[in-house]
Amino acid sequence: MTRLRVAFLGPLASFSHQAAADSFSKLTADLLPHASFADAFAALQNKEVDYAVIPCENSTNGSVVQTLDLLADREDAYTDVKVCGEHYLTVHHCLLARKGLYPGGWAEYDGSITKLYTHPQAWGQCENFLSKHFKGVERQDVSSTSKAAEIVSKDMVERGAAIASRFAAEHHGTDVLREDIEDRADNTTRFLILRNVLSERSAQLEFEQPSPPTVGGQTAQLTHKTLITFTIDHSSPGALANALLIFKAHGLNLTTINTRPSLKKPWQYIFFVECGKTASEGNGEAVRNALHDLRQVTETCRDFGTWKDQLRASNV
Ligand SMILES: O=C(O)C(=O)C[C@]1(C(=O)O)C=C[C@@H](O)C=C1
Repeated sequence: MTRLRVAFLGPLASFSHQAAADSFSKLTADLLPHASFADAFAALQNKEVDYAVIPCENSTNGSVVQTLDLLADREDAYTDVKVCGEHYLTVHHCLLARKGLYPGGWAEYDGSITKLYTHPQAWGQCENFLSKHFKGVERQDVSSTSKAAEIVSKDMVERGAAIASRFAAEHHGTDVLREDIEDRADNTTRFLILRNVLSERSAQLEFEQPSPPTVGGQTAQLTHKTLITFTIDHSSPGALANALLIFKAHGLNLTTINTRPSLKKPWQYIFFVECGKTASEGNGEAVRNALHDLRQVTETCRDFGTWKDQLRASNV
């Protein structure tokens, strides 16, 4: 049987690795670490992989802007990339230090850490802990939380610490100084599962998301989500309102709206709109019709795909 190839942000033991492992079975897929989200997007566009699992937002810290910038695709570099699924991962962060550096653990920690390492998304998820215990300590952005764990595991010179998972501590052989340092116990990151729509392999090996669970004999209502990006004529009054009304007209419930700079002119934006509709109500047709109408009132408009809503499904 052909094995699926799935890209994620490495090195091994990142949160993206966990999300990829949760979404694809080890028996049927090879999970392949990539050094950046951009590398994973490029591998997908070039059909070196069949899927990529990429974080897009966090319940505490908001959008992953690096991912939005890749989806903005200002240079048309990822024209064949679409969303085909999503995965919600509860994210618990730990403070990691080199093995043996603090034998007394957190209870005897003497305040001597001089540098902290993590992925930019993680700082904002642990702000309460960091401002209480590490005020003024230098923060170094690195490419992933597992990269941060790898760095402190090897660093013999500095008194550095990483913010990463317990899984990363075990994988990279560091001590865990403190667990659950995230501001909120419900800290969750949503990952998008992306595929190349022209890849014959991923068309043959269609990725299937779990359907809603049955609770008390009742199946949760299945909702489909769709991501559409568009730009508008900013000088035309009502242009944005007209675009958003189209979703309402087709019974598509707006669930999130994000923007990123268009980089064509200052203060002009690319809009990212996600909308949902219960699957039984002819979602496909509603999306097709909405896209048709949107193209009449927008400058550019791109359909990024439709997939099964995993949030509503798990919240029955
Ligand atoms: O650095 C990692 O471990 C990642 O997989 C990236 C990432 C993100 O960009 O959101 C994933 C989950 C957490 O929110 C923190 C970091």
